[in-house]
Amino acid sequence: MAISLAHLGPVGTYSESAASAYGEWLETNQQQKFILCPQPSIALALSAVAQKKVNYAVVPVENSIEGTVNITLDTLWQKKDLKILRGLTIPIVHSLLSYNEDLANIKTVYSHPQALGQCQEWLANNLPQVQLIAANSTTEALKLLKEDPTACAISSARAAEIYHVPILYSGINDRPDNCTRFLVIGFETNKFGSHISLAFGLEKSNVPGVLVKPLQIFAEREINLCKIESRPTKRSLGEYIFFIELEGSLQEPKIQEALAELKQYTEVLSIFGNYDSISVE
Ligand SMILES: O=C(O)C(=O)C[C@]1(C(=O)O)C=C[C@@H](O)C=C1
Repeated sequence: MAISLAHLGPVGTYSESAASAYGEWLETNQQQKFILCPQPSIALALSAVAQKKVNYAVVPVENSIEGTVNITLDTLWQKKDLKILRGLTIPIVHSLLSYNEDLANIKTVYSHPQALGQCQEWLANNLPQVQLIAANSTTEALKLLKEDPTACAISSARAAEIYHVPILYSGINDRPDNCTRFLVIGFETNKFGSHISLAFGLEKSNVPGVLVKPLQIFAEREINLCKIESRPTKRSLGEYIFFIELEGSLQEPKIQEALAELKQYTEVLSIFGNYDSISVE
């Protein structure tokens, strides 16, 4: 049976490109067929996998310019059974698309908030007076153009071709090497891979030096931390959950020891997975 992959739609999103790249990887490496299941939001793509309506969701987690996609981290924390099976990084090249060729007539720019954030310097320099309006995805933004002749949208060259919208400018992202990392989310627990993602909450997070001990556990064992991020617990102001990504495998004794020790210092500890990553050119 084909593997079903939920992702943010509709057709032409960067998330669809990431899900297709993972599907092609499955075909090549595991001789599995795949089908794409576009969803109206990242939250609904994650719900689809949480409710077992699909096998996996492929969702963005971090962009090199704009940083973390909060809904992905928050959902991983809330739905404790969901696991990360693989990471996948794709280059992101944004274009400015419109049926109106004269920038002087443009009053509105539609796009996904992440894409607007990744082009904020370009927008400030070239369209300083326009109103920026959030759309559910970069391709949903293109649909809004039909109703508004004074609008443009930020999306990909691929989406421009699919929806037949002229490209006014290409490569408008604020850094040329812009890329977004996606996660493949499902229920399987991998026991090896190059990276481990986890998160923990502390009984009292708002006291001096409270993070020193948990971080020292990794430093003492020369375990490299690639990422640390805090998100609010949503219970009260100033209380945080700490997300960590580290290099290593759950098979390694020093990692097992570190995680056992970490447990003693945390109120809740979730291990989201041990996984390898794919990089798409
Ligand atoms: O709107 C899209 O096309 C998406 O796939 C979403 C998304 C994101 O949420 O980060 C994916 C990649 C890019 O960073 C910009 C937008």
